[in-house]
Amino acid sequence: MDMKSNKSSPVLTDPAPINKSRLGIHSNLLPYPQSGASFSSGKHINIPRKKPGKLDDVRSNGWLDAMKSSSPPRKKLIKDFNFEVAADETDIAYFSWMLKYPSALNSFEQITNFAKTKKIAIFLDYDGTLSPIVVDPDQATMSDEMRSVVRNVAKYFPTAIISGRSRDKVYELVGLTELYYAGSHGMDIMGPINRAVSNNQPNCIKSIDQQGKEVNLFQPAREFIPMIDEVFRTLVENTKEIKGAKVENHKFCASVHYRNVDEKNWHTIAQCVHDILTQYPRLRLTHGRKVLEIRPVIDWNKGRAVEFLLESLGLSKRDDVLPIYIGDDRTDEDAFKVLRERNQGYGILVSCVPKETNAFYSLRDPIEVLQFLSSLVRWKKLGEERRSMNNRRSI
Ligand SMILES: O=P(O)(O)OC[C@H]1O[C@H](O[C@H]2O[C@H](CO)[C@@H](O)[C@H](O)[C@H]2O)[C@H](O)[C@@H](O)[C@@H]1O
Repeated sequence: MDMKSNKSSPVLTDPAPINKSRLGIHSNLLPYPQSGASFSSGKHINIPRKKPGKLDDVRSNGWLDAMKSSSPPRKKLIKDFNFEVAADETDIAYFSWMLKYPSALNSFEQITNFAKTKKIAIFLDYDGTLSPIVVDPDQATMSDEMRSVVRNVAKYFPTAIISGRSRDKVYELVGLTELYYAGSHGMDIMGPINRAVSNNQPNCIKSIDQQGKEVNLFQPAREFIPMIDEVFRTLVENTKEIKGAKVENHKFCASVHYRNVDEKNWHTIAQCVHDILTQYPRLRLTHGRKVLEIRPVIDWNKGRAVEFLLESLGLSKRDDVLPIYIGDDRTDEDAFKVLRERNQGYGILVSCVPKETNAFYSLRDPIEVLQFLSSLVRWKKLGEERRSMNNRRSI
């Protein structure tokens, strides 16, 4: 297998041999990884060409189970004075889970103590992190309060949004010029100009952003644009009779939403996606929150995007850098994993239910994300004020 990665194209050019997994099907078609807490290895292999599948395939391969388990509903918590009282066993499970993944708010002092002498870089997912999950993806707006906090975060720390949405769409939703944006799960990055990076990456070109500023544009799956477009159009056509189904074209990946589809029709959605994957062996499936996502089989994900941005920012070879990545989805696990493997920084999982994760800390929901980011800004501002007061005193 010719796997070109990192310094050249991350595209896997040669189909890998069939992986005889536990269920007798290729791992790319499995909704979950087959071991441990790691949801994605980051290295993805091609799938063999097969005849279009039967309905049984999506049932026996666990697709429907995975679809059912994605995006659990928010739990109700009883508020008693300022304490959240466990309402049932699920709450108890959540509180014991928090022993392993402590709240980033409760651990704030510990985080900032460690960060004192470090340069923090912030990476944020969009849906479910900066904006609450809503039924219509087009209505997933960000509150003005959140926008203002993210703007302030970017004043003090290099900040990037890494989203599954297209880069243009997430920029339109966030609307802040002071950030870096990576769309399509990191397959479309607009980052700072860094000649060492662009010289090393054939898919990295010089471009101009919305403000006319020179930037680096990195699109490792560029060659897949026509394929994704074709797949998008086929999926729109094949799902048009399924009430509530919604297909999005993110340029380098396509999403099929089933949140608003009657559960009895989920197998039809799964079958449509399954058929596409059998017709396009260079594409693979990932699961998001009530969404099936089809993306190129390339060695690239949100974790690689974090590494790329750190390098572009000139922060990758420094050991005084503290990257913080906040995200809620399975695709964010790739980024949490990278931070764990680098033994650098913290992944923070946004979840109100216990989940196996590679993150270090947790936050319940976007409200807590806002509180955490605000605290970070306050802490940094205070530190700078103290420093400048001390400097004035010593003159
Ligand atoms: O990486 P992200 O920024 O978290 O994007 C992941 C997906 O987010 C969107 O879908 C999710 O949020 C919607 C709005 O709350 C919700 O309706 C949907 O059920 C969720 O899956 C977006 O529409 C997807 O294309 C992104 O891949």
